Amino acid sequence: MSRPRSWWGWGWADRALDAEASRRLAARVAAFGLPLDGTLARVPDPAGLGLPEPRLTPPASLAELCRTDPLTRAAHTHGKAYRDVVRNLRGELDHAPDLVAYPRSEADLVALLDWAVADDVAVVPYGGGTSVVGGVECRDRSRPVLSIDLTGLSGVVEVDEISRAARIRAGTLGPELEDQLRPSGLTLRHFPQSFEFSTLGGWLATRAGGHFATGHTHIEDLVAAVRVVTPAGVAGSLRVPGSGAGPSPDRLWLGSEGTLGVITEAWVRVQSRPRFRAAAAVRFEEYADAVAATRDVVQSGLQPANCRLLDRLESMLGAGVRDGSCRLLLGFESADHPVDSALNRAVQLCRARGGHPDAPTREKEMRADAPDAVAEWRDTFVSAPYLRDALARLGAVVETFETACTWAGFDALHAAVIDAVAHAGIAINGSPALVTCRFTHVYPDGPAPYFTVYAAGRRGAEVAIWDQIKVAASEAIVANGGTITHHHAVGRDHRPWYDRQRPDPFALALRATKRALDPAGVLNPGVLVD
Ligand SMILES: Cc1cc2nc3c(=O)[nH]c(=O)nc-3n(C[C@H](O)[C@H](O)[C@H](O)COP(=O)(O)OP(=O)(O)OC[C@H]3O[C@@H](n4cnc5c(N)ncnc54)[C@H](O)[C@@H]3O)c2cc1C
Repeated sequence: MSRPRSWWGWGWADRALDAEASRRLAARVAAFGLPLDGTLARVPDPAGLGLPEPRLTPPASLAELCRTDPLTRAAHTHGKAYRDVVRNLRGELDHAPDLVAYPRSEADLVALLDWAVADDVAVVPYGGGTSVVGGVECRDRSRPVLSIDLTGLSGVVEVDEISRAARIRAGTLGPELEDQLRPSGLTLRHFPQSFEFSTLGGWLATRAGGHFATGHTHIEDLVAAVRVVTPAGVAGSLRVPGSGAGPSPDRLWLGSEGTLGVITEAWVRVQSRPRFRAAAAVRFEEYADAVAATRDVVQSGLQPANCRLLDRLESMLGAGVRDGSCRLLLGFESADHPVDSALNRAVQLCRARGGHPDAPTREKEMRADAPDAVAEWRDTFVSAPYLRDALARLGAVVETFETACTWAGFDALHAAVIDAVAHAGIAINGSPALVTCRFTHVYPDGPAPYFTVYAAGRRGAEVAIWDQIKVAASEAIVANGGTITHHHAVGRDHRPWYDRQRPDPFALALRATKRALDPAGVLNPGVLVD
């Protein structure tokens, strides 16, 4: 029997925290000033929630691809953001798709799209469903909604070991993709935090960012050619290492979030699996020194795989640091050569800014149970979504948001965001929200700061509280020159700010493209462009 996924929260159903573990978690967060009453919200049974009747019957030729049972519809209603989890727990499934289809081939997909266009059915392409921006939740109820789950279109189809490329179907989940590349000694080396439950097609459609801090870590750096089914026809691009032939067709699909077509497969650039690794955590008393050291490292030409600066609170909550200092986690890796000298140089740069390194760890010592800040932080990273779900069940407000800005603009943006979130917390709850910051990615011209917010919730008002905090944070980001999203995508939730930041002539071009490729406007209405 296959291991069941959670329909309401993150990941595997059996990894959700039980009552005892949740009680311990509540006690732990209370120590940080987040009072919770210890009551764990019950997970409802979708069969008892009275989902709206499906408004759609598939043609006989497609019926065997389609499902309407409550559990399947419930699991495809929302993504995996905090507000999705809370609404699932409350049984708020008004936006459930009428039907969920599982195509097994590109021909199935073409037939499903033809039917949707002919019968005016909204289509939501669905990969792993890990969107945190409302990307898979069709809120427009003016017509029936068909969710197309692409996980049946999976697998590595072809590997070109000479050119180091692989042709992979869009519905392939991260672990399956890496498992199938492993016998060739190759890896895509794209590891978003959601890796276990997200798909290649979803990564491409959202321009996902992997967890490496620098170098080729974004999926758009790794893609060589894309194949897409649109209502106007099937598009496949030429696989070449580079081309100056006009604007890149692949760029049209990257970040299109299911609004222009459905990605069915892609050629991606793969590489040898790393063999050499070295890592260190560097302690800083002053955050400003740590920021300057991080900038020095990324502007030095070194390309650390990990260059994650945790502020004081993030160091305490995420990496078990008890002395009130900040931590810069540094890591280097290579398939070809030892990386100790690169690590040593990065540490030297940190020392020059007042940093104190813990003892560096070499590959064989980099186990999850190693008692250092790097390992402790990695553990927290993997289990964080399960902890978030438990806190949501306990009534807390816990969510993340992210941006990117220039180094010159970082101090002002950081101060404005922390201030806006703290004040929003006071205005709503009478107590400031806790907010932590880390850099997920760093570039020579600026960092990508990632914020986590913890606030006391009020049962029944958690989503409204989060939405107010999110508006305050987003306004502060945009007012200080940051992007509304560095890697979480636009979806439906970031539309108000995306529309303001997008140049008008570009919006015109995007609308015209949408009209040309999807004249009936069936693809993911409400996302990116109207
Ligand atoms: C705990 C957690 C951690 C996360 N960590 C990261 C991270 O480290 N980096 C990061 O970038 N993001 C992260 N995300 C966000 C999310 O995982 C990414 O956006 C991911 O790329 C979505 O992939 P998916 O397969 O789950 O797509 P889905 O959530 O199913 O879909 C996302 C969007 O893409 C569209 N889409 C999906 N498949 C296709 C397709 N084949 N063709 C056309 N459109 C399609 C959908 O319609 C939707 O608009 C995280 C989310 C969670 C919940």
